[in-house]
Amino acid sequence: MKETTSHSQTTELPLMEEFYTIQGEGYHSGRAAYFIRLGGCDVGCVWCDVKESWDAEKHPYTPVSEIVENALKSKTDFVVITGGEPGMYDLSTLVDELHTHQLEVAIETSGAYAFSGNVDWYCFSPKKFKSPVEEAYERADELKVVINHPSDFDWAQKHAEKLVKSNCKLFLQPEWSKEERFLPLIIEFVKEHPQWRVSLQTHKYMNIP
Ligand SMILES: C[S@@+](CC[C@H](N)C(=O)[O-])C[C@H]1O[C@@H](n2cnc3c(N)ncnc32)[C@H](O)[C@@H]1O
Ligand SMILES: Nc1nc2[nH]cc(C(=O)O)c2c(=O)[nH]1
Ligand code: SF4
Ligand SMILES: [Mg+2]
Repeated sequence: MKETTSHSQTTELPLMEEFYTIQGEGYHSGRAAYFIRLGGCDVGCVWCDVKESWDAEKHPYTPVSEIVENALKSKTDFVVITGGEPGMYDLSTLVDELHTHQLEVAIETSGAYAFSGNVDWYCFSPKKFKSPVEEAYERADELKVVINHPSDFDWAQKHAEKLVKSNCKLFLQPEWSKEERFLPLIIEFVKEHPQWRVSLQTHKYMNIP
C-alpha cells in the first residue's frame, strides 16, 4: 500500500503545502516548526480539518531534494511531516536528507500504515475510521486522541494501554467544532487522570497556519 514504492521510490512525494509556523498541538506546541504537508489519505475522518489533502493526485509530485532545500530556508531546526496521511509513503529518503542537515524530524500520523523513516518524534493520533497498525503503538512518542464523543475517553485509554514506550506523552484534543462541549470534559478528565494532558489546536486561535 506504500504508493511511492511504485512511484520512483521516494525521490518524489505529493506535496500539498509547506509552511513555516508554530507547532500548534501536543508536546511540541509553541515551537517554531517547518511543516511539510503531503497529499493523500484514505482514513476518512468525518471531522478532518484538511479534507483537501485526501486526493494525492491533486498535489504535485515534488522532488525530495526540493522539499529539503525549502525547509532549510527557515530558521528552525524542527520539521513536522504531516498530511494527509504521511504514513502512506516511504519517508526514509526525506527523513535521511533532513537529518543530513541536522534537522529534527517529527511526524503526525494516524498510525494506519507502517512506514519507513527514522523520525525523531512520532505523534500517533489513532482513528476509528481505519485501525492503526501494531507498529504505531511501538513507535509512539506522543499519543494524541481527538475527543469527538463522550465514549472517546474510554477509547483513548484503551489505546494508551497498548503503548510500548513507558514515557510516551498522552494528550486529549477536542474536535475543533465541538470544543465548547468537550473541553470542559477534557479538563475534568485530566484532573482525574493527571498522566493525560490537554492539547488545543493553538494555531487556530493565533490565526496562523
Ligand atoms: C490533519 S491530521 C494529518 C496527520 C494524520 N493524518 C493524522 O490524522 O494524524 C493532523 C492532526 O490534526 C488532528 N485533527 C484533524 N482534524 C481535527 C479536528 N477537526 N479537530 C481536532 N483535531 C483534528 C488529527 O487528529 C491529527 O492529530
Ligand atoms: N500550526 C500547526 N500545528 C499543527 N500541528 C499539527 C498540524 C497538522 O495539521 O498536522 C498542524 C497545523 O496544521 N498547523
Ligand atoms: S487520518 Fe488525518 S488527514 Fe486523514 S482524514 Fe483523518 S485527520 Fe484527516
Ligand atoms: Mg492541522
